[in-house]
Amino acid sequence: MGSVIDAPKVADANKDADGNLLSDKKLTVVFVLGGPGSGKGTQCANIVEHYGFTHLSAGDLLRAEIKSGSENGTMIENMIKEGKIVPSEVTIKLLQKAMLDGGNDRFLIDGFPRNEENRAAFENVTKIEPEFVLFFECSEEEMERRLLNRNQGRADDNIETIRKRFKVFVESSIPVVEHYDARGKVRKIDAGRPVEEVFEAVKGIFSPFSSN
Ligand SMILES: Nc1ncnc2c1ncn2[C@@H]1O[C@H](COP(=O)(O)OP(=O)(O)O)[C@@H](O)[C@H]1O
Ligand SMILES: Nc1ccn([C@H]2C[C@H](O)[C@@H](COP(=O)(O)OP(=O)(O)O)O2)c(=O)n1
Ligand SMILES: [Mg+2]
Repeated sequence: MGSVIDAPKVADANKDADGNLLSDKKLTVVFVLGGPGSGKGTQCANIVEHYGFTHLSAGDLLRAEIKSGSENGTMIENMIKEGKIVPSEVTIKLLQKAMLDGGNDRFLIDGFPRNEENRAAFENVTKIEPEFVLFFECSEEEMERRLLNRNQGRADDNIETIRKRFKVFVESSIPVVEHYDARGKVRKIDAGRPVEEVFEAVKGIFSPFSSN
């Protein structure tokens, strides 16, 4: 019964102003994954500039939701401080809205899916399959150094929360990367190098998306 009642709601949430389903459009979605501090946001900004993608960071959307004073704000804030992953339903709603508002057909989804629940729920709700998964590989030592120097005033960039985020990454996010790897969809990058060198490797993967 539950699924019968919920189905129209899900479909509505997935429609744009003209009533088109997100999954009916020819969308190119790339998931950008990697540990905290591996350089996802930094490289996404470069990709946007060169390849015409719209960058959607799940973490940025959740932080904006806290600031907006939404009813979920306190729950999201507490989970982020603890390094935990927010329930998929909340994050997926924010991503769907941003995709429908985005007015583009190419999206980089950064920091999502971060666990199996994220992955399965996004697939079920949107029916979108990623083109590929860009995976930034970096040592914890280097990621820790970067996060402690990030200086963006984030409540989760302290050593205690960083350690918890690393644990969640290994236990919950790596299995998502393995899921896509088993399907030949992972493009792995050595992200421990300087920003420019990492972007050179990224370019090799994105060259099919060059507009000229
Ligand atoms: N290749 C790199 N080498 C050194 N520092 C980097 C590199 N890439 C990103 N950074 C810096 O590390 C911090 C984390 O990068 P960010 O892009 O926010 O990572 P993520 O989104 O994966 O957490 C930022 O301060 C950023 O300027
Ligand atoms: N899919 C996601 C993405 C982020 N979050 C929460 C939990 C994460 O620790 C924080 C921060 O994510 P964000 O991608 O901004 O962090 P990093 O860029 O990897 O340092 O947001 C989430 O709950 N679900
Ligand atoms: Mg980030």
